[in-house]
Amino acid sequence: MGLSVERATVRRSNQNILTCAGAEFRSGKVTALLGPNGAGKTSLLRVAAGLIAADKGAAVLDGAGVRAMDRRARARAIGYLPQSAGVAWDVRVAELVALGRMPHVGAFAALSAEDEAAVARAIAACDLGVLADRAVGTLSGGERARAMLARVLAGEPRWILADEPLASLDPAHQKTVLDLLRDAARAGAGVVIVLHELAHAAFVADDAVLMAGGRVIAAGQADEVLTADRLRGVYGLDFTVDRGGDGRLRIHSPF
Ligand SMILES: Nc1ncnc2c1ncn2[C@@H]1O[C@H](COP(=O)(O)OP(=O)(O)OP(=O)(O)O)[C@@H](O)[C@H]1O
Repeated sequence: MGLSVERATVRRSNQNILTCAGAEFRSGKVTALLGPNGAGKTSLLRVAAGLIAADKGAAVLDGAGVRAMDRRARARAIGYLPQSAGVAWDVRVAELVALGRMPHVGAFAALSAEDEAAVARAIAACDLGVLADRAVGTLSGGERARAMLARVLAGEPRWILADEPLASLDPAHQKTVLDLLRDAARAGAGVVIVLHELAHAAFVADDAVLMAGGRVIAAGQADEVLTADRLRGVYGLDFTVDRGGDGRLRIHSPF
């Protein structure tokens, strides 16, 4: 049970951009999806979310093919936060966040008190209270990123797949977002986050999937996957990997 990508290959422009022998994500855990630019992280995440079909293999959720799921059931189960998400239409922040409840209520139906409460919780969690009435088009990049995350959180999905959710956030909001995602996992959700900053991965991740060249190089518990040797092999840089006084994994950049 859980979410996995099984023997998946994705081909584009006549070459394999993803060759995934297998990746399993655990409910109640945060998995960091790591690797250099072009490693295949977004491709793997999009296959896992059912947004693209693998040419071979498939994503499987609780024993069933993700692509075969009813679209609304899939949207209730899996919340996907795309990389640098744009919003093509101009709605207020509160309306954008409320769209995250649509898989629960259906188009044109009114939100229930429970739906409204979930929207309010997501707005508060993402520190958007004072921005709730603003048009999304007037937000800064970081504010918009928080609004997009709030939309996903409002749907209370069992799985949250987030592609670089920290991009354009200031350090305080980066920490807020990592805390929120970890809280979601502690509440039972499976959380998969594409990250570039290894210190962030060490801070938040229970598990890690390290990719390079369209393949999974290593997967498992973060402290077992993210060794200095492996990071040197993948990034060509000497990261310092140690444990803080609290015993938690820490990774320091060499520059
Ligand atoms: N439609 C396409 N046609 C050709 N190549 C593609 C296509 N889509 C993706 N690729 C290539 O596949 C590779 C993996 O892309 P992907 O977006 O999954 O990488 P990533 O690890 O998320 O990268 P980044 O960290 O830069 O966001 C890249 O080299 C990309 O250029």
